[in-house]
Order: sequence, then structure tokens, then C-alpha cells
Amino acid sequence: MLETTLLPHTSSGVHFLSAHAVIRQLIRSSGAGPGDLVIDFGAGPGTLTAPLAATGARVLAVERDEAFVRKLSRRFADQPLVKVVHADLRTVPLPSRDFSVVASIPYALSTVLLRRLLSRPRRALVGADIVVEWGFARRVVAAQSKETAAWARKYEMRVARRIPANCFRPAPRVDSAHLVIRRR
Ligand SMILES: C[S@@+](CC[C@H](N)C(=O)[O-])C[C@H]1O[C@@H](n2cnc3c(N)ncnc32)[C@H](O)[C@@H]1O
Repeated sequence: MLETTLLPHTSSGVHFLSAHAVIRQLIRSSGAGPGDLVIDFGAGPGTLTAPLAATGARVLAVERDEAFVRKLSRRFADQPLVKVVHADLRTVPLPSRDFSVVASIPYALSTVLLRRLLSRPRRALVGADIVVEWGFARRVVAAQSKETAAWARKYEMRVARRIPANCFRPAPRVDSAHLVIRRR
């Protein structure tokens, strides 16, 4: 069962990406550029939103925390390509047009987000570059459950690299992974 085998066992604390090289790799890997629509789920202070907007892509910065939403709204007030969306990533409506995802989300929400993105009948998701817990990423790409195997038939899923815990502030207890997902 996915619920018992894939859910990370670690805390759901807030850890901000602080390693510029990792941020650059995520953005470069996504291939985001003018004309693209990219969602940054759990945008926080805009760690990934800012470099994504710099590519010329339209960016939806989805964030649940009110203080971060205020901060994001101020930070990107003069950037028409960025739309700050005060919403829960578990319920926010997803676009019907093609879109990509670049995000570093709380570990505890990894399963629910992948399920929302990959189990939809209409495959509007073009690709995703997501930071998830290392063990979780390994289980997803192994595609050994019925659900992950179904995802693997529709999407190529691979781990691009391991992201050491010291690439975040504060550092989580476990390493993370850059999980790459591409529509087949
Ligand atoms: C791990 S932090 C990462 C922040 C930022 N992406 C970064 O890399 O620095 C996760 C972010 O997700 C937000 N968040 C937590 N639960 C959420 C939810 N259900 N929907 C949307 N955002 C959420 C938190 O407020 C926090 O800003």
C-alpha cells in the first residue's frame, strides 16, 4: 500500500533550500522559459519563485502560510509573471493547460502532491523537478507498488541527485533527492 510504504517517516518541519548550486540545478533541469507555466508549491519566501521568474516563465507561487503570502506578494509585486496564490497544495485547483512544477515541499506532503499530479486522467503535467526525502524518492522510482507502477507507465521518473541535508536551513535529519518527472 502506498500509504504505508511511501510516506516518509521523518518530520514535516520547514526547511529552506540554501544551496545556490542545488537551486540552479533544479531550475536548469526544468527547462523553464518564456511561454511556460510553472507552479512552485510551498513557495515559502520565494527561494525557487525568484529564479523561476527570471527564466521568463509564468509562475504560480502557491503557499498556505499567511506570513509567507504577504512576503511573497511584496517581493513580487512588480513582477507580472508571478502570481501568488494563497492556498493549500492539497486542494488548490490545478491548471487544465500544460504546466510544470518546480518545488521543494514539506516531506509529509510528497505523496499527496504526487498523487494529485500523476493520477489525473488528463495529463496536463508536462514535468516536475521536486525536492523530496531521499528514501521516498527511491521508493517512487522503484515503481514497485500498483500506484507507482501506474505513474511510471505515464511518466518517466528518476532521481537526478542526492541533496545533502546541509543544503537546507535548518538542516533536516535526512538527505533529500531531486526527483525528475517527465511526461512520456
Ligand atoms: C520545506 S519549505 C520550502 C520553502 C521553499 N520552497 C524553499 O525551498 O525554501 C515548505 C513550504 O511549504 C509551505 N506549506 C506547508 N504546507 C503547505 C500546504 N499544505 N500548501 C501549501 N504550502 C504549504 C510552508 O509554509 C513552507 O513555506
